[in-house]
Amino acid sequence: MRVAAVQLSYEDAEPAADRVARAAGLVREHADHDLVVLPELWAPTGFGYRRWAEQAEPLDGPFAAAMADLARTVGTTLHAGSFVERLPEPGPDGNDLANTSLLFDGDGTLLAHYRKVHRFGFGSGEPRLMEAGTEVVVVDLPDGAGGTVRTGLSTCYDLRFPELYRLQQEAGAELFVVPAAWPAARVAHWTMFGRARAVENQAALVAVNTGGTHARTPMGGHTQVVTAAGEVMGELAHTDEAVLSVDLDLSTTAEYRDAFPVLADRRL
Ligand SMILES: O=C(O)CCC(=O)C(=O)O
Repeated sequence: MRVAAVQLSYEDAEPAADRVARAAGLVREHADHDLVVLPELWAPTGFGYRRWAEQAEPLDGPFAAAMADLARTVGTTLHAGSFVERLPEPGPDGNDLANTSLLFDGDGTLLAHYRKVHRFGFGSGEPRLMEAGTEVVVVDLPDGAGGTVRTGLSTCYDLRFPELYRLQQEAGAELFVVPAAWPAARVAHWTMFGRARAVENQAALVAVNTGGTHARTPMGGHTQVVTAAGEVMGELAHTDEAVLSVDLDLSTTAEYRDAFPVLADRRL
């Protein structure tokens, strides 16, 4: 499976519409890939909490429509990263926003949406403004070879919670896709957690971060693609805007799990 991981780098001053146009251009340039992945909250900006409410859109709003159209035009599976979703009604915490990621197939059909389960901010930011997702989302994603690969969706801070990935693995996931807006201050954790989630679940991982400074928080880059055996197939070891293009061989995952059946030794 040919994967393009789009590490967008941007500053707050850039109008969202310009960024959407720029991201769409990068997606179009990678039309020959089987899967293109964008980062977390890249249109409204990852740490721009103050403007989230005014930027929020419904699940079938203009952002989703633009991304569906892009996937259809390019004809490839597009993980559009996440956006600020306006929920139909407030949830148990009284909020009507969510950090929601969207996955489209090459016909522009929405294959899955995922609402971030673990909200980042320790009482401010996401937990104050957003509802937590409650669903573990695992979806059959076209693998570029005529088949599909069971794929678990998660977002950024979720990486710190291994139980979510174990639930995805139990639901059959052999690939994890993780868009993020992870700060530079803790980028070593990002790199480590991504590899750990892959290795402990014997699942491949595509983890896509941003660069630039958002609401005075410098972002960490270091987008990476890791195999189920923990081999790093590619890494952007910087915070600049770039697209990581990797041929990810998913056909070896089952074989690897059979040869090294660690998951069968779990004691619950
Ligand atoms: O866990 C971290 O260090 C960063 C998480 C984060 O920035 C996020 O989820 O938006």
